[in-house]
Amino acid sequence: MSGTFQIRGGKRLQGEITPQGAKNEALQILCAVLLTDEEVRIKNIPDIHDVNRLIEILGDFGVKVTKNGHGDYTFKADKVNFDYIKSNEFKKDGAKLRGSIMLMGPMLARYGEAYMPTPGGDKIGRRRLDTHFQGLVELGAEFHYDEEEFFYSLKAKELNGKFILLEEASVTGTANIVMAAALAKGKTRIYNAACEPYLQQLCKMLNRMGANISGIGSNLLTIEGVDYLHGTEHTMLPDMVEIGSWIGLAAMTKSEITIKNVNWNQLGVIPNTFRKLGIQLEQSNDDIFIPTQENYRIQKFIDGSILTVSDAPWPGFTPDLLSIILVVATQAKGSLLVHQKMFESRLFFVDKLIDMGAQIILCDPHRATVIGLNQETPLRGTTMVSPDIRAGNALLIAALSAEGKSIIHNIEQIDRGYENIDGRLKAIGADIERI
Ligand SMILES: CC(=O)N[C@H]1[C@@H](OP(=O)(O)OP(=O)(O)OC[C@H]2O[C@@H](n3ccc(=O)[nH]c3=O)[C@H](O)[C@@H]2O)O[C@H](CO)[C@@H](O)[C@@H]1O
Ligand SMILES: C=C(OP(=O)(O)O)C(=O)O
Repeated sequence: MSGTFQIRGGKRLQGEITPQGAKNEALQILCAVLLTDEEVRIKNIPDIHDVNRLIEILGDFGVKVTKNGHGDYTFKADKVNFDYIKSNEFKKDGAKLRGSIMLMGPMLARYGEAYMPTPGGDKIGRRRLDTHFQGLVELGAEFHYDEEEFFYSLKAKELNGKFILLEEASVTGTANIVMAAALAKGKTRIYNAACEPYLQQLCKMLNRMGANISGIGSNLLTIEGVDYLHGTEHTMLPDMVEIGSWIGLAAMTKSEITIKNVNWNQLGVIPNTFRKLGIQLEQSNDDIFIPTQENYRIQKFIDGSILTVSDAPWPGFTPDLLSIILVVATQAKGSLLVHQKMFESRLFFVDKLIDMGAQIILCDPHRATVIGLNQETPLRGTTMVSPDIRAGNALLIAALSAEGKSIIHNIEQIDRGYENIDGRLKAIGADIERI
């Protein structure tokens, strides 16, 4: 466990907050730098643990990494070092985050071999990788898994495009297969592909590098393989999970907050899902303005039944914001069923909210019913441990709304995904210290 926040809650916040560059986009885009020996310049990279670890891995792999300024780097993968990739050091480094798995597709396509320890990331239930490997094997790779070392390897003399029907629309799986197919021979079609904005960004970047990908934004991607990819420049979108989190923060703390430069057109159903919880929010140019609200009332379905918010592959609601929805519902008027379909261990953090006075029934590992307190009884500050990146931020928001002092341990989980979160929250009036 590492790092602790002390929070004195119950204060109203006010001001502007700018979302960081998207974590999950950054992880895809950084892996793509391996696809060319030319320079790739990437801007708006968030300064967070997971991303910094991936940049270190690229450096250790021999990629030349130049920092041009805050969040602005140039990468050049003209020479690489496979000794590192086969070393015990990489077995430890690669296992520290989830996103490292997306190095495999580019490594395989460019060098004919790829290695990876079982990746890390959130402990939120089983997180299988079958989709990744099935896709890469269909393109012609030989797959081996060393069960003692938990080490994956792929080899291919050449990759050949074909029609691939994915078992599930895996985000990182689709990214891996697209990157490999970009340099494969012939045409690949990926059906049931993930199509979220970060994957669209990856495909657009690959096209700027000389790839030939069509169907971007749909669940059928067509990739005509090319022999060579060039350098390019790319700028990360704002992080949609942060944007949703700050909407929730404003509602819970009855604060007036403006979220700057949100790229509204890429937010899908996120704004309307918060509106269904009764939260007012207005689009103003490309900002979101959330006025002070003393209460917010959860809508019901047309037939009068209790509202359900559940996750689904894009354009459905992202699972990474369900913990925020859940925490916001604890102070709404009305009841909500939260149904986390994708992950099986992501709702257990409700115990901590119950300790704080929230009215929640965990129906089973996937579903929780929240009976809102209508801002009549505040949550109570308490001591807690951040279990995962998104639950950690949800607990932080609960603590900022709660009466009294809260302590959150294991904030390394929060720092994995949120840049200088304490500094940015202090700037809008939060009482939060790193102790
Ligand atoms: C580094 C990164 O980008 N991580 C994100 C990525 O993880 P990641 O790419 O690992 O997640 P996947 O999209 O592969 O799948 C997530 C979970 O959903 C299940 N599943 C997926 C697709 C589907 O159609 N049906 C289904 O049940 C999978 O079995 C798995 O348990 O996407 C997840 C789903 O948006 C996000 O929570 C993670 O933050
Ligand atoms: C689950 C997440 O991250 P990771 O896939 O990196 O564990 C997340 O970003 O919410």
